[in-house]
Amino acid sequence: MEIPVLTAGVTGTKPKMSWTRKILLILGFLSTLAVIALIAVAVTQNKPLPKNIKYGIVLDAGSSHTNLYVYEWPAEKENDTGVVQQVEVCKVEGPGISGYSHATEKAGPSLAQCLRQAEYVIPSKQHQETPIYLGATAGMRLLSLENKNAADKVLSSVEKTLRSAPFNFQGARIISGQEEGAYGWITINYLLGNFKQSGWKKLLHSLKSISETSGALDLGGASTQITFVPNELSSESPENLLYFRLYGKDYLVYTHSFLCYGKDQALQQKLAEDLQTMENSSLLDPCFHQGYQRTINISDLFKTPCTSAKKKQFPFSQLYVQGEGDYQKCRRNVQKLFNKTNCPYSSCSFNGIYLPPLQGDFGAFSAFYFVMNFLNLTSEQSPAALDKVAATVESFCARPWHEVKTAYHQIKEKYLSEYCFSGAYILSLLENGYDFTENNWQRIHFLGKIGSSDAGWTLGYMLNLTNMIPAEEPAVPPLSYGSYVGLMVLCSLVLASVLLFAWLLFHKPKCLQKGIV
Ligand SMILES: Nc1ccn([C@@H]2O[C@H](COP(=O)(O)OP(=O)(O)OP(=O)(O)O)[C@@H](O)[C@H]2O)c(=O)n1
Ligand SMILES: [Ca+2]
Repeated sequence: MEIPVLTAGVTGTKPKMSWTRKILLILGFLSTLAVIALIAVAVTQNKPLPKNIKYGIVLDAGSSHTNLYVYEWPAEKENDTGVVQQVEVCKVEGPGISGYSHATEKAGPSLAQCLRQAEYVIPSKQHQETPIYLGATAGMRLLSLENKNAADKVLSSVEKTLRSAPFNFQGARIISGQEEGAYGWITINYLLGNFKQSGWKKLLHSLKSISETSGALDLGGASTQITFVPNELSSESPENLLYFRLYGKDYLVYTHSFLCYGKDQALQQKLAEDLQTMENSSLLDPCFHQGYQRTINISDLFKTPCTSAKKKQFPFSQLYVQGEGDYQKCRRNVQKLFNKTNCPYSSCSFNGIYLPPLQGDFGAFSAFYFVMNFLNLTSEQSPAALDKVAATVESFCARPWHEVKTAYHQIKEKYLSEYCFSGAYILSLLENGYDFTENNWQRIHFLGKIGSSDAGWTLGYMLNLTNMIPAEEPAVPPLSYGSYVGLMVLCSLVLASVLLFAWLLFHKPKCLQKGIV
């Protein structure tokens, strides 16, 4: 007698399910459980392990001050681009290390407080493995020109202090202007993610066969750098060209560092020039605000190698500067610092230095940023046109000093009193020196930070010295390990279920056949 499989439709009786279905349901349920279990195992197994963080320290010993930077990155990703970030910056109290030329033994101890701060930020068990570097820039370049012995003593003092810190001392040296320019360029392009493109960006760039990088403009106290990838290759001035292979791409980079054209040395140069035609010790200076006064020792003015050629006998030992607050006059005055008369190349910036035609966007940092930021001219949303920038500097210069001092009482007087000169100097350097015009002015982006990291040469310096930028693009598997395991599990399960289902469908085992049970 055949047992009815289903009694559906018979009112009053509950529909009965066949054994085949029940077993299939149970199997389905068990497979679902198995899938959930496997996924859970895959997820837990591949849960990211606690991050293994590495640290590095770089001290930027600039002409006006020293900054200590602490960087961190995940150990397992150190060759990826954009993973290193700044976690701490400590401003060293007092002058830059070149300011200790008369008390060289005090240069090192001046760094102690910032070193203690780094000890606090970096877990102590990692102190010993953390590399620490110090790079000195234009202030020390000038000191070693002026007094090599004093410069060596300053560096020894600094080295002694750094060696006594619990970190892994890697060197304290004066970096060249070329290095300063190149590392600044590496820093900003690394932080902007320009070296390695992913996804559609990579495709787009490979179609256009270009790899856009951003130029770098750095303005310090004693020197200034311009660095960018020019459009056409030229070997006119090989000392200005650098070759890099980064993440599998070649870059031919133009760079030049102008010693004595940082904003402090430029002011010294300007004053030394003004002095040449003065009959008495009083100078009416259009680059300072009306009502501003400053007394300068003439001997101090001519100490630096940037002005020493203009040194002569003056019938007075002090210079009394009185502000006039006239931007147009100041611009004409500052313009004299850029000698455009002779150029032995197809094109020059100034003082007979080769400059290829400007190309692409530029990131302008350090004093370019400090000054433009003070003048509220750094907005990326609505970048000001060149004429608006000039008008802003002009009206700032025209404000009397007592008014400026009251309005910005929180700003250091040394900085505040020089923003008028600095604004005029920056415009003159960019317009007269490098030939930026109203057409490409807006391609200059004034940047203080990119993400959490300061724009400057230090990050590029560390990336280079720790070999964190590979020449070739690291071969990265398309899937992460976790996704790979997950996908494998999922595919196996789908395959197993399909096979099981097919087997059940076509091979109906006897035990599942109707009526046998
Ligand atoms: N908020 C600030 C900070 C700094 N400055 C000035 O900006 C100039 C450059 O500062 P910086 O880039 O720190 O120069 P250094 O690195 O010290 O100099 P260099 O790179 O030439 O060695 C200095 O004149 C400093 O007085 C400023 O006007 N406003
Ligand atoms: Ca600097």
